[in-house]
Amino acid sequence: MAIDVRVISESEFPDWLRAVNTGFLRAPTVSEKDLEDRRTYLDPSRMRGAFDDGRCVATYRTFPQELTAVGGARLPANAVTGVTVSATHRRRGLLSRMINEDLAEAKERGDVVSTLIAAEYPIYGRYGFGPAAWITEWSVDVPRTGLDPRRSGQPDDGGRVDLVDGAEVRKLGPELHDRLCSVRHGLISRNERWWQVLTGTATSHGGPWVEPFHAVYRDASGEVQGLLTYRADEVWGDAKQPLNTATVVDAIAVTPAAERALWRYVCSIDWISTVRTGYRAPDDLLPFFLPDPRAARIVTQADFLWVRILDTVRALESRTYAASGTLVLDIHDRSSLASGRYRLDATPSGTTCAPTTESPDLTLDVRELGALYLGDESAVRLSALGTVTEEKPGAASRTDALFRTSRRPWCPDIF
Ligand SMILES: CC(=O)SCCNC(=O)CCNC(=O)[C@H](O)C(C)(C)COP(=O)(O)OP(=O)(O)OC[C@H]1O[C@@H](n2cnc3c(N)ncnc32)[C@H](O)[C@@H]1OP(=O)(O)O
Repeated sequence: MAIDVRVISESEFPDWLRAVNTGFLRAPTVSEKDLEDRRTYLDPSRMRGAFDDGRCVATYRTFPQELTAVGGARLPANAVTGVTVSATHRRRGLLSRMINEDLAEAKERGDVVSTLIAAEYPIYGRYGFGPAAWITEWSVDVPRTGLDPRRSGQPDDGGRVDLVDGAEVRKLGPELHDRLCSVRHGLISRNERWWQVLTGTATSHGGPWVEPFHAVYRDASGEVQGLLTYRADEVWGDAKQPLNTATVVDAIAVTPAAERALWRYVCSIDWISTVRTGYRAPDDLLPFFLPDPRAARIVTQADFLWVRILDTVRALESRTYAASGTLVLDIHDRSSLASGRYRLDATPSGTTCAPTTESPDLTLDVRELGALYLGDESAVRLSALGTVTEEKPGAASRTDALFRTSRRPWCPDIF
């Protein structure tokens, strides 16, 4: 019997959720409480499933998101998550059927890009996604930082650090994150539920809830400029030394002073000998807030946010560029959603992008356009790797002069 791929109905939701658990190797059962909770925020009209003889064997879900482009514009994005194919049905084209239908529908709806966090690197390039923002996690060896253990946990710049509760975080967090999105690109929107999960008023489905600590930094005028949430374990060494680790769950700040104060605060808590930073941008300032930056050791460095351009003109016109210039890009896309030859005219007062018949400067797949889009990847590097083609000498350097950004994009949020 042919396998049916379709948007699920409300009554198929329990079976769909069982299939998600199966695909992610979690216990293949679904409790009434789990169902009831997930029904409050999941939208079946954005869930696809593959059904074999009535049983769900593959899952795929999307939700509306905003991606912060270079320069601060918020782009409507089709965020992809919950992708699974049961091991009994893998490599029979089920993911391809679900994703191809969905990306066409997202473009039709007016989404400019599609986004995801890839479980494994080789899965999504074939569908036009490119790795657009990378993350780095550091482990800080606190005794080696050079920070004087006699100093207080307070900054010396007139500002102050205070501990606040979850209710306060739900009040001040969204506005702070919104301000961060206007100064940093690559960030994705956080909805109300995101803040509820951070503060324990909504279930995260990731194990038993442990209340974290929330530290805010207020500048000398009393304005909140940063927020850092962490949990700590309790480990004592044989000689009765405290060897606890503080694990940072979230840290956002809109000024370098706030970043400096919060990182120095978390590295000055008595009993804490290690700080795990959580996912930061690879060019995060953190190591250089410490007298000895080598106390911060990289423990994770990986691709994180993958971007798939759906609407080339809107995507390229929505971001800002580092210089003025003109570029003709010949974009290949086997799904034909973003393909064509486009002329980009970037100026400080605005950018236009339009179809053209002029000869191209650069030929590339939409996957590489996704990787270049947030300014992180280099066209010169991709040309050396043979994944973009310079049709005119110097075209890759000219692309980099326009596209690359002085700070790297950052997306700390898993979805
Ligand atoms: C955004 C997220 O949710 S990320 C989470 C993704 N899910 C997982 O990793 C859970 C475990 N894995 C799975 O459920 C499945 O293996 C999936 C979803 C990754 C792939 O589903 P499938 O239905 O097997 O993929 P499908 O048959 O459509 O494969 C299409 C192509 O991708 C290739 N492919 C699929 N998965 C992988 C992989 N993990 N590694 C390398 N290649 C892969 C296939 O070989 C095939 O190649 P071809 O076109 O050259 O023949």
